[in-house]
Amino acid sequence: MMSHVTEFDTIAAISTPIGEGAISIVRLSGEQALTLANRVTTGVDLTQVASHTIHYGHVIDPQTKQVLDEVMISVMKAPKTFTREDVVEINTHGGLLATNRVLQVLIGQGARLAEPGEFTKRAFLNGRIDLTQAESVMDLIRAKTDRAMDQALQQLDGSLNHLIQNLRQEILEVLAQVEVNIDYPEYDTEELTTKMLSEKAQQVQQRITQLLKTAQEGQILNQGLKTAIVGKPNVGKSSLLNVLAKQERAIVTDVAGTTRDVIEQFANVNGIPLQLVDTAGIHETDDKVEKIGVDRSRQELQRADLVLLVLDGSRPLDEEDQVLLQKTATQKRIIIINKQDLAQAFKPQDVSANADSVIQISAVAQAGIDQIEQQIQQMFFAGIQRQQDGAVLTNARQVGLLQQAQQSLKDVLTGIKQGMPIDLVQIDMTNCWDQLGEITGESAPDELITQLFSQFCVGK
Ligand SMILES: Nc1nc2c(c(=O)[nH]1)N(C=O)[C@@H](CNc1ccc(C(=O)N[C@@H](CCC(=O)O)C(=O)O)cc1)CN2
Ligand SMILES: Nc1nc2c(ncn2[C@@H]2O[C@H](COP(=O)(O)OP(=O)(O)OP(=O)(O)O)[C@@H](O)[C@H]2O)c(=O)[nH]1
Ligand SMILES: [Mg+2]
Repeated sequence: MMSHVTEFDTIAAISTPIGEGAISIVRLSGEQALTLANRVTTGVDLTQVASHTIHYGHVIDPQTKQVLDEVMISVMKAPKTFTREDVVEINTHGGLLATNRVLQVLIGQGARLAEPGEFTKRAFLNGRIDLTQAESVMDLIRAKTDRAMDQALQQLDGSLNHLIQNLRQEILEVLAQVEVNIDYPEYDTEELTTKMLSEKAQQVQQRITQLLKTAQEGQILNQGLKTAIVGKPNVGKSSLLNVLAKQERAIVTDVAGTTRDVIEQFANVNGIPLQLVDTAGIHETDDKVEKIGVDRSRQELQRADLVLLVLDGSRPLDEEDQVLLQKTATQKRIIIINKQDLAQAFKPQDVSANADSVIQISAVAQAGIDQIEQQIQQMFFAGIQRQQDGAVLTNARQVGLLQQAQQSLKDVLTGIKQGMPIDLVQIDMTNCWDQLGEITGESAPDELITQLFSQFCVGK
């Protein structure tokens, strides 16, 4: 891998948000980073300064000699840098124009505009981080709760990487031993070999099973829980959204059919990120606009990880409530009886035999809200044992590959049971090793790598 480094262009990008700010950073990485920066700056000779030092100077247009900005320049020499290449960071005055000018003269001198995520991609290709750590860099940026942030930091620290590396190492050792036994069948080693293989397969299987248990919680923290608030018109869906989000996001009125479009709002519930979706009241209507809203509500209902079905406790249950109760029966849901501050027209038992899934609240009095929060916590985060080393699966890619690895181990064990020749069993074990390697990126196809980094921010 390291031999590729010299072939890389020197890349440049603005690494801070585009817009007005106090200071912006233009980042350069590659073999030419220092000489390129030297050509467009006055002050010290950057190739001569010590690594990890910062210097005052001006950026000038080499052609017109015009001063473009007054800057601070950080010099970080390979290999102890973010990309493991020479890195120069030019701290400009935060205006969009000043920053763009600096980027433009660097491009003019032969730097190439970095692709999204290309700095991090280089950190990966040059072996500083693995694919799970690269993924966590993006997760860090997007984290919306402290818990999500902590989880990403742990993965950035290599928790998942190390666990997978260990499993791969153990598999590799067994495969090597199998080879030896096949090449030197001095004794009756066949039995010994199968015993060794099956023991290792079972061990790894157990550890993968443990790891897979972290997937639900890990993915919810990472990606948020898509939570649809549904119910017939005027039951208090928008009021509930506002209470959960702790802000007046959706319009609330006593007119049935107030919410017509889908309203999305983030809420932090005990550190669990919820992507709340408030919808138009679902019912039969002839109103053209409302009808579209109701159709959208039905779609959101389908897509939700969690459904909050809201009922109005002050009015008798009707046909529309019953239809929704049935429609959502197979989904993960919490039934919410709202308007407890008014006289009640029915009891929780009338709605569901399972009293646990029914919560009584008053959105206006803000009563019972913590019960909803606790219920969500229980439904999605109960009884999950964190791995000792904090390794957690955080996305569908990781989960999918681990499931494949688990299947390969199953094949190993069935193969042994059915008396399959050792070299065939070996193939299944090797498959498992490869699938684990795809998680960390050691055996990942190029297209996957390209696709993964393309989702990153420019300048990261
Ligand atoms: N100005 C600036 N701030 C930044 C970054 C950056 O690139 N530039 N980072 C970018 O995301 C983050 C910091 N992440 C970094 C991770 C590793 C290394 C690095 O140089 N690692 C080397 C040497 C470590 C050491 O000196 O001990 C290594 O691991 O070999 C640098 C930054 C957040 N803040
Ligand atoms: N008494 C009482 N009124 C409530 C409560 N929650 C909401 N309301 C009232 O019920 C009416 C409808 O509330 P919304 O939150 O707009 O209801 P919705 O379900 O979003 O309605 P649509 O968007 O029309 O489907 C408003 O007048 C609210 O003030 C509650 O807990 N108690
Ligand atoms: Mg509404």
